[in-house]
Amino acid sequence: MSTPSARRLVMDILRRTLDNNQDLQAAVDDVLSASPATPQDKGLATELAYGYLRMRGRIDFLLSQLLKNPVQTSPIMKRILGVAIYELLFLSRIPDYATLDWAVTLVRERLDQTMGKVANGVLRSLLRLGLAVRFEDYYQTKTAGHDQFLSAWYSCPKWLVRMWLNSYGKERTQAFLQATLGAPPLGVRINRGHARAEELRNNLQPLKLDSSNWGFAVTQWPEFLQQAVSEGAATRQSLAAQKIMDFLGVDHWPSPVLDACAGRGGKTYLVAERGKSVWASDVNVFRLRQLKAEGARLGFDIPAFRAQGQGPYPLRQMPRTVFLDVPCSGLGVISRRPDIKWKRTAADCAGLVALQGEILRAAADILTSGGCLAYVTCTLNPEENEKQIERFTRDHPSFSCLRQSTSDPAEGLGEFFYGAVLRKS
Ligand SMILES: C[S@@+](CC[C@H](N)C(=O)[O-])C[C@H]1O[C@@H](n2cnc3c(N)ncnc32)[C@H](O)[C@@H]1O
Repeated sequence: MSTPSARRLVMDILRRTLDNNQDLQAAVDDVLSASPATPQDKGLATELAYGYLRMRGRIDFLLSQLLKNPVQTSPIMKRILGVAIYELLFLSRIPDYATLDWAVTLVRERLDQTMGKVANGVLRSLLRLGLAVRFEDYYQTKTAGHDQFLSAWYSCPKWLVRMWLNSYGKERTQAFLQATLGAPPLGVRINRGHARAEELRNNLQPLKLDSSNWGFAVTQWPEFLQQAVSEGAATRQSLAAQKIMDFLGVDHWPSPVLDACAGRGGKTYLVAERGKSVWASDVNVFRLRQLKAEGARLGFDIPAFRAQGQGPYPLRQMPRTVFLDVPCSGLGVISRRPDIKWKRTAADCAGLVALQGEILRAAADILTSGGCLAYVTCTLNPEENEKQIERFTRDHPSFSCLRQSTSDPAEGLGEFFYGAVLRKS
């Protein structure tokens, strides 16, 4: 039997994202848009790519138990077996024999007959383990120590498990790890100035999991929401991201606001929708172009210019608020971007800490007395969060931190942001 289209697509997506370092969603978009596959196959390929990357740590642990020589097994063999194991354990609608069939065929095609037989043996051994491998107990008895157990069961690299345990303690770490395993709820922000805003808010009530004023987390994305987005009445944005902006008191920020890491403008237009005069800058011109297109959709025309966050800023008038949604390690949004946990390293985090420090210093220079500095990351790493702000206020005694917080796992939004707001005396 030939390998079904969805599995070829998923192998291509995984090659791009894991071997070529492309962002997962961009890899999915590129591969699917170039493929004539059916919508069902494209849906399955997306589900397999996200699902496999979420569970890859647990799957690799199982492979380490099932393969005779896991270290010397080729990466492509492990990847094919990994996706097949994901299907066997997590997708009940695909019969086991169909999974074994495509996986063995693909291993034979990419490697050889002998490896095809090995693949067949490994998958059959997994099936013989039965239900046990679906439960925590199996991993608890097969691993040495709590870190290793957490790493296997929650499918997370050991360095990250250790960093979180040292920084956040057992209970919070477990809550963060649990959140990485599922897809986060969809988020929507209503454009409160839009003529249909009130109607949209009423229509969203029955779908809501949680809400904050004009922000919603929803269980589904019906046609009327798609329509609202195309009419500029709504924007896709996680509720966790909107809540951190409320926590930072965005409604009270003095204008003009410079959003100095504006990217595609996700948060820039949240600020604009709150009635603030806002300017956008970013180092990436391509993102700024997308930001301008977003403005056209939402009915805003805000000044946008390229600038390095480390300065200098090409400004004639000074902002009264600088908003920094800084480049960060993204460890708070693993549920949405599961590729991150397999790509990030402790060394990347250290580089980002240094860059964020420089961006903060340049922001401090352009703020005058009474100015407001708002800092956000989507990561769970104290060096980029609390310790970054601690170092900054120590080096800049004219700034005091008014409040700081990290999203609470108990809210169930699956994504975690850190935010701090500071005032210059
Ligand atoms: C977390 S993203 C911002 C997301 C955006 N605020 C939003 O809500 O859609 C960080 C942004 O920082 C930008 N960036 C990275 N390095 C930078 C630098 N040295 N100076 C300014 N911006 C930088 C990236 O291009 C990216 O758009």
